[in-house]
Amino acid sequence: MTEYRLWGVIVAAGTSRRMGSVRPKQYHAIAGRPVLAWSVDALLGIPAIAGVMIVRSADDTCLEAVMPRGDPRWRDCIGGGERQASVQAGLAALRDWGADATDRVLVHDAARPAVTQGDIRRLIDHVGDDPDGGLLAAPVRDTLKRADDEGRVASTPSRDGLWQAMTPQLFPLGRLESALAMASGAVVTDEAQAMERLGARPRLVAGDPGNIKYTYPDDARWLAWALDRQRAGDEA
Ligand SMILES: Nc1ccn([C@@H]2O[C@H](COP(=O)(O)OP(=O)(O)OP(=O)(O)O)[C@@H](O)[C@H]2O)c(=O)n1
Ligand SMILES: C[C@](O)(CO)[C@H](O)COP(=O)(O)O
Repeated sequence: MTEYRLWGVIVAAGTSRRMGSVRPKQYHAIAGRPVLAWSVDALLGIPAIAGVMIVRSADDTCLEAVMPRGDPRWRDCIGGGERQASVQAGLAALRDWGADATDRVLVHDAARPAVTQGDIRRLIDHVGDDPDGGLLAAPVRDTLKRADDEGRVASTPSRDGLWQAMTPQLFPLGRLESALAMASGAVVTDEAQAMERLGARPRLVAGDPGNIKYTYPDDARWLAWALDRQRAGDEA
């Protein structure tokens, strides 16, 4: 097994447009704690992680109150207008902190508070050494329908081989920097997509389908249940 250092980037600089809330969703309380606090705990709970960079918006005044006091394993930086720019800002700040191109980085959405430690460890075990990296994902379970302009079924695409991408996503830091730099100008919605454009074939690691993203208000109900369950020590 190759030796490498492992870092985390948590992107938390979004504007919560789809949530429609004034307060950014990463600071909404779910199961008694801010969404960001759950996500931070998930990464800092992995002892192998050297440090976690929290990417926040320039007008964020809430971060300090949420983060663990006196913990030397986190820092923060300012993000960009698109998620991929925020990831790039996080990687640049990790470099300033001492990270190397050969180090590995786990990129995680602040908005995915219910990721389990077991899934993060499984991702590290499966792709930590892989130059193409990989991501947590869940195979599509349901029958899929493509809609036409009138909201009627146009077709039933095959679900075979289709997965839903989640985070964390784990890549060699230098390759991810290059991939995101080459993708600038194009819209890539996750790190794996940027890596694919470089010709990489990131590995899909099956994760708990409960690792949903807090995107719409009604996601909170499921997340509260999942996080209460984790707190009770009943992690999948
Ligand atoms: N410019 C951006 C956009 C998104 N994110 C982060 O990327 C994660 C996933 O993005 P998403 O759920 O789309 O969050 P928002 O951009 O806040 O939501 P919306 O797209 O509805 O505005 C979130 O943790 C969000 O804070 C970010 O750091 N910087
Ligand atoms: C990175 C991501 O969470 C993977 O599912 C996702 O792509 C973020 O952006 P989206 O616009 O909500 O798909």
